[in-house]
Amino acid sequence: MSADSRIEAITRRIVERSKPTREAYLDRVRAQISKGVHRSVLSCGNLAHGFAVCSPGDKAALSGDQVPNLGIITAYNDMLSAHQPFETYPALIRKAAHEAGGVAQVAGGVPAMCDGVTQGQPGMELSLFSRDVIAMAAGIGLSHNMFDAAVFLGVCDKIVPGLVIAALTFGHLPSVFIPAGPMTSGLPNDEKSRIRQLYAEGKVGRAELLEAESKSYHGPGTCTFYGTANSNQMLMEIMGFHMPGASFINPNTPLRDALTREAAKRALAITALGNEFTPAGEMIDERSIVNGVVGLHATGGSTNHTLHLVAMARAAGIQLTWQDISDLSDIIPLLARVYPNGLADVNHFHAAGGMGFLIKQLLKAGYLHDDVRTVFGQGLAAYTIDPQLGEDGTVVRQPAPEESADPKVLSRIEAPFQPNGGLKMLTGNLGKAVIKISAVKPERHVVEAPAIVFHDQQELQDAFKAGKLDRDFIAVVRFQGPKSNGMPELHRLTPPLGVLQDRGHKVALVTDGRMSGASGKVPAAIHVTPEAVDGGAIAKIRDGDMIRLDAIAGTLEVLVDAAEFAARAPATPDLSGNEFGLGRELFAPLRRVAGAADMGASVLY
Ligand SMILES: O=C(O)[C@H](O)[C@@H](O)[C@H](O)[C@H](O)COP(=O)(O)O
Ligand code: SF4
Repeated sequence: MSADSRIEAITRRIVERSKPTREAYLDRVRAQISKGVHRSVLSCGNLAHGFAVCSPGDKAALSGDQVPNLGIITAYNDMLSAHQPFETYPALIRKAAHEAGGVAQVAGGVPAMCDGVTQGQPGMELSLFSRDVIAMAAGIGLSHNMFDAAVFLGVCDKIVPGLVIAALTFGHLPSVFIPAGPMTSGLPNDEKSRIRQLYAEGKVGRAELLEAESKSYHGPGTCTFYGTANSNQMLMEIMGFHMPGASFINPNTPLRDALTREAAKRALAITALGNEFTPAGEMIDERSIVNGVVGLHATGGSTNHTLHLVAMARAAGIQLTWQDISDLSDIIPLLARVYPNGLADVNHFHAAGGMGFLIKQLLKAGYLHDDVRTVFGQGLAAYTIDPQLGEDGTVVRQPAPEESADPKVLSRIEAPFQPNGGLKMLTGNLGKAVIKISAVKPERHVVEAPAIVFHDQQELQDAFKAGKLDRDFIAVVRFQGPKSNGMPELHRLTPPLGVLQDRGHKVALVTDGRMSGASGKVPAAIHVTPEAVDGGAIAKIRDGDMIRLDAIAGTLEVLVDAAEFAARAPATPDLSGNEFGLGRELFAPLRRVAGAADMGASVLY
């Protein structure tokens, strides 16, 4: 079934725009493919080093060019609950590879930051750049050039986008992403947020807050809200980098391990040595990217993907814009209510029918390109399934249900929660911005109020504690862009702004920084571009200026006489506090070369 004509039109315009860069990219991929199996270009010395620690059997296998070798890139560490399960994956993958007649080696590790640990801390100023550092680190592993395919072990915010950039940079290789799955459900996310607001008001102490947080984040697996990490899982499935049904199976379960074994074997089956060669650079095309954006809107996914999807697409020579993302938002209905877009968590989403049901509904409406390549084969219809553990310990795929098991969490295409998607672009005399409307009540989609300007999120929190914010206002938190301080998430502003909003005040946030994918209820125009330090108009706003944020019309305006505003000198705050401490001094070169938010805020392109 062909896609809806509007989806086709947007895809075609991306293809046209990308032609020069996409064709140059594909030429490079095909030139690399034409060199044949990669170990054959290595010297004996190279090879001897590369398999020095292997068993005699593996050495024999790798000294030729008939046995496929799988490169594992792992983001394991104990800091991310979502990545801790990866500790045991290399052994599982090596065993599966041997069972399939292949070999597997850990090609390299990549760093992974937990945005939950660094949220509101100086470390968050390294977070966005860590995406591109992860891409480079994965490139170091794969540059050993010993491999016929790669598997990537990563889940969270910047890690999957960084790994996708690497996979597409090594687009001559087939690549399969292997997730570890969500944490089992703990304290509901809305209850956690309620206690946070009570703490922000001084109504509960640290002990009660820590107890609530620890009951919410209680074990291995991805945090269960629908933030950037779980948006990543949705994207890897709908773009065809995951095996069907892999995204939301809990860690340390037999089905999880079966999916991991299966992914390793599938990666070995789609190398150039077999007859289903599926290089990532050819598998991912403009249709795959559009399918990713469609999935993001249909599920109310993370605003961070207005940065990451642009950067990931760019790695394959594909030029995705905020206008594309915004135009798709006008077409794609919201079909999932998962926190912060609702009360459910990703375990409930999966139990209601999960990715298989979602993809089935979107294909039925023509909102997805079915004619795409995936690691599983040809066509996205193969992903309209429900994964089960077979009696022999392998994965069995049943057809996805026709009806949602919980229509309050996952709805049919005929009865969406909202007629359009989660993410809108705003334009106006402050430049461009992005807003996530799927988690904001309709009556708050338009906010007009006087500005109060802050140069640091702590200033706003201090003003709140001092009782200075009990009124209608739009918080302008600026000098938070990539070149200023690495574009941190300002998610710690959600509790105080949420308290003020619950007290009946009209509040909103305007910032050249980011919010968490878990942020939601307060209207926030984020990623304002150009950023303050780059000549952005946001640097000229003064306390008391009237600002109008209109997510319906798609506008963000400061309501000041144009000539008067143009004549203003931009603010020039002292940013030296962001230059040192907790590694920030190491990232000064990246701040200097960081690209604009609407180009993915990358240091690579
Ligand atoms: O984009 C995201 O999804 C966030 O970065 C998320 O990964 C981060 O961990 C949040 O900070 C979690 O929410 P809390 O900070 O509210 O626990
Ligand atoms: S979802 Fe966020 S908080 Fe949870 S493990 Fe991943 S990065 Fe850390």
